[in-house]
Amino acid sequence: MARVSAAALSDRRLLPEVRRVVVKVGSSSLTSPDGPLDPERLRALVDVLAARVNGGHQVVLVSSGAIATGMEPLGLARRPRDLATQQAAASVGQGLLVAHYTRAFAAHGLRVGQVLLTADDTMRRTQYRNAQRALDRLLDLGIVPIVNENDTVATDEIRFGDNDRLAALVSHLVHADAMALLTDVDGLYTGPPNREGSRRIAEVRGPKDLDGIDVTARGSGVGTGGMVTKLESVAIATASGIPVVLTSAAQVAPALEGADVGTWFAATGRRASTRLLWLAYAARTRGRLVLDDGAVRAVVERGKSLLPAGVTAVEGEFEAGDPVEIAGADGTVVARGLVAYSAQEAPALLGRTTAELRADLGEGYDRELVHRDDLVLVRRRR
Ligand SMILES: Nc1ncnc2c1ncn2[C@@H]1O[C@H](COP(=O)(O)OP(=O)(O)O)[C@@H](O)[C@H]1O
Ligand SMILES: N[C@@H](CCC(=O)OP(=O)(O)O)C(=O)O
Repeated sequence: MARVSAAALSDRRLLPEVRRVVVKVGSSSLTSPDGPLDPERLRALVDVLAARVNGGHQVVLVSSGAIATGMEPLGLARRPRDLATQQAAASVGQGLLVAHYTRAFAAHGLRVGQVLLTADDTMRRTQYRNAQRALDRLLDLGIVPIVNENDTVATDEIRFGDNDRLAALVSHLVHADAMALLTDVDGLYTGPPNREGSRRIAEVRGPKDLDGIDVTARGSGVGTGGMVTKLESVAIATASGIPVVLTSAAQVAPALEGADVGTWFAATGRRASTRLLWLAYAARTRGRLVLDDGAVRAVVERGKSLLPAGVTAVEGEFEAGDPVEIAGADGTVVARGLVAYSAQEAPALLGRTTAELRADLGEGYDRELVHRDDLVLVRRRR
């Protein structure tokens, strides 16, 4: 079978050739309109994915639906809103969901492995190699990993809540050639899909193509993020060199065959370091550095390290090495970085030049507040 590397995947028609694809399916694509899991829809999806795996390809399935599946056994008519009940529903539903997948893939002679992850597991240096090793081994063994967020241990502060961004991080983790986001609409529309005049966008080559697109309409009752988190997921994946196809679960077969269905998002960047990805998308910041206008320009436009001279205020409690937000005078966050000094040390350095610091405090205090290598720019939201 011909193989195409991710770098060559500039054209969706090559999708049938690539080796490793991450497929994310949302709750709304697995449930009937009033909530409970619809085993027929799950089976239809598995039929397509199993055919791809049996054809010699690798598929990592990121599946939502644990909470939706747990609703019926718990007698819940609506998706719970509080974290504890969501965790209880996920705990009950996840086992049932994986049991359905196990049966459906077994009908094609395939085995599945459950993988529950938190955002930190996909990026924190100490944890991600472990997850990477396990996923690689499962794939080498011909097993289909079924990934979900570890809802019962992820606290409100650190959990994603939606699986869209988790899928992008998993795609990065496993070096996927492409990602497919499956939902209940057949692609990205120019506005709410049911509004008259909204039309499907067939291809997005870069962020500029998203100008004027309205994604504010709420999604289904069982899903979480709507289109907003899907576009965030797309931004993470494409910026790391992974193209994305977004479509409905019903169209997964033509989408993976590279047909003109859904929306194709071309890769815009190259694989980034996992550490910087963690800093940009998952790390919890411990404080904030406020910059004058000159420093904002130096960091954002000229790619410089952040020196104490351009910082006007320090907020929060952090140790040296912690993630912090980097904001302009008007409060707009422009970057995130790993700060080189603690919240105790930093205020004494502010507004002072490197030469002054060296003269007054000695060698060691003349270094950057945030080194360029420890800094990621935050994309402006449209
Ligand atoms: N511009 C848009 N194009 C397509 N869908 C949109 C747009 N804006 C909002 N949406 C909504 O996003 C929803 C999909 O998100 P969601 O319900 O969270 O699905 P999932 O459970 O698959 O994650 C669609 O049902 C759709 O109504
Ligand atoms: N981990 C959760 C995912 C939450 C959710 O609904 O996500 P999604 O349907 O992808 O917007 C679950 O399995 O229920």
